Amino acid sequence: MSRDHWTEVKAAREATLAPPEKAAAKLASQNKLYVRDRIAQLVDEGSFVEEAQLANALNPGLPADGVVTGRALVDGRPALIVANDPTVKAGSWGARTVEKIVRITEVALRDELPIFWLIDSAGARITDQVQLFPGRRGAGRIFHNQVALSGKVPQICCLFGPSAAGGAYIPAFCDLVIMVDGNASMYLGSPRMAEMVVGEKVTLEEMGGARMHTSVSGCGDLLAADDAEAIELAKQYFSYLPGSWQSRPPSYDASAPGRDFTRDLVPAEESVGFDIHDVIDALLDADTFFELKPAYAPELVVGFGLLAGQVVGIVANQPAVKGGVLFVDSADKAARFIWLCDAFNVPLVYLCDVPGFMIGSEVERAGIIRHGAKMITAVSEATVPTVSVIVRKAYGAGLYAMCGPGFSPDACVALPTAKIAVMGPEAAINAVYYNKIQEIADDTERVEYVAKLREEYETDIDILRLAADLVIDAIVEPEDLREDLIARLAAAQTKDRHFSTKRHGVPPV
Ligand SMILES: CCC(=O)SCCNC(=O)CCNC(=O)[C@H](O)C(C)(C)COP(=O)(O)OP(=O)(O)OC[C@H]1O[C@@H](n2cnc3c(N)ncnc32)[C@H](O)[C@@H]1OP(=O)(O)O
Repeated sequence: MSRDHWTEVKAAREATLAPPEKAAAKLASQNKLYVRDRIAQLVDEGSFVEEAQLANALNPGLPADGVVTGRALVDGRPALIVANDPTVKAGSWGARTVEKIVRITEVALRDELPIFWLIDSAGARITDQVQLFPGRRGAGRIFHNQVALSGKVPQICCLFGPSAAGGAYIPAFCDLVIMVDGNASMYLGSPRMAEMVVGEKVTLEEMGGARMHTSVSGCGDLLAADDAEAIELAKQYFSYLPGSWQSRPPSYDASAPGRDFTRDLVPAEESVGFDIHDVIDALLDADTFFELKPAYAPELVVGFGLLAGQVVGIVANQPAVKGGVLFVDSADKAARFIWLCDAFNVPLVYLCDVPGFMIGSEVERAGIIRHGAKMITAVSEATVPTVSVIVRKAYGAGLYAMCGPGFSPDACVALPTAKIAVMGPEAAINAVYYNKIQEIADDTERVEYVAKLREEYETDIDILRLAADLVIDAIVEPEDLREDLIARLAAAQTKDRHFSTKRHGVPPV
């Protein structure tokens, strides 16, 4: 009897379209969506064009070889999709899985299209390792191409399940990693392996869970309650970005801010805390602030928003957390976000209220100099339109890290009560006059002496004086700041973005 090709092909294709009953039940018990439902939620209806659906079709039980890849429209814009199927050997990568992924990254490089990575994978399929792991088109090629794609096209990762061992590098090379609470994990060695090799007993959450990575390691950016929310967040993030480094972000209808920038929003007294989100809400179009890494290093706030319908990136000190002091992690968080904005033509607004970098042996041992230098490198290299605003104070190297005048912002402006100084008054007086103060035996005399020094210091760092000396470009009333920013960023749109000629720097990372 001759073969019925029609039936064979149909059966092979259908085998890729739905999981077996047991696997479907496992997905349901984990509150996970099936891979094709994830894609359907992400892309515009009817726009998905799949590649290599019949990969490994002669090998029953490995539909599409565990990964669905293709092109689609996401909110009307072209994009590429790579989506693991955890019902196929835990989403592990066989030889054809890897080839499919490598091909998509090659298309992304050639056509400069963004990639959405929908990850849920055990990493390399250990049983196929010779075919998938070591060669020229082995799994290493995925990472190689991701690095080449970095800064060319957005790489957006939703992590729905595990991303084990080498697989953890796919999210690591993405610009944004959204992790589903309770299901997503990333680790080089599983808890079982850690116990075996280094004798450490930890839970999966402690080792590489979504909460740990979005608040401690910084490998994750956003926490999502479930798959649907992760996909929604990925779409929201994409709405702020261009499809590639060659174009500008989309623009939208302008709307008024959610609140007024009243004069009492920023307390003049340095020791009084306030939430920088209130300032951000008073500057941006209402409800447009999309914060990244909110739970990681919250003493610094970064995120996208709209200013009169145009996308901007906000880098802001947060006085409500640790006084807004810069730490190792906050410096890293800022550097990454600034590089992201600069790569994708997103203008930057710095909102500065910074006492400086943290001091003490703990942060020195953690390399705060190196991390601070990394942030200052990113600030220096960024050539997008930039305005830095001294909201309340800019002390020490905090001024430099927040794009002070020496870092070529298109403008450095200040609120009328702002201060700029090499350090705060207490520290400065202590540094210069400590010996003299100690020599004064009489208490009253000593207090009066310190008060006089403080008055002189305050005069020295007065913002009107700094404007008169051309240190800052303008003093702007809070109620006028939004319009000032809109005008200055618009004026800087056509600026020359050349920074330096070389292959690349040797940054202090
Ligand atoms: C580039 C270098 C690398 O990526 S090395 C990657 C090495 N990977 C690992 O060590 C991860 C090993 N796998 C796991 O820890 C678990 O399977 C994880 C990912 C946590 C998923 O757990 P769970 O949902 O319970 O699935 P499961 O373990 O029951 O597995 C389902 C079927 O898939 C298989 N599987 C799993 N991982 C791999 C793998 N890496 N290579 C080959 N097969 C793998 C399991 O054997 C199981 O198969 P079966 O259904 O029993 O036939």
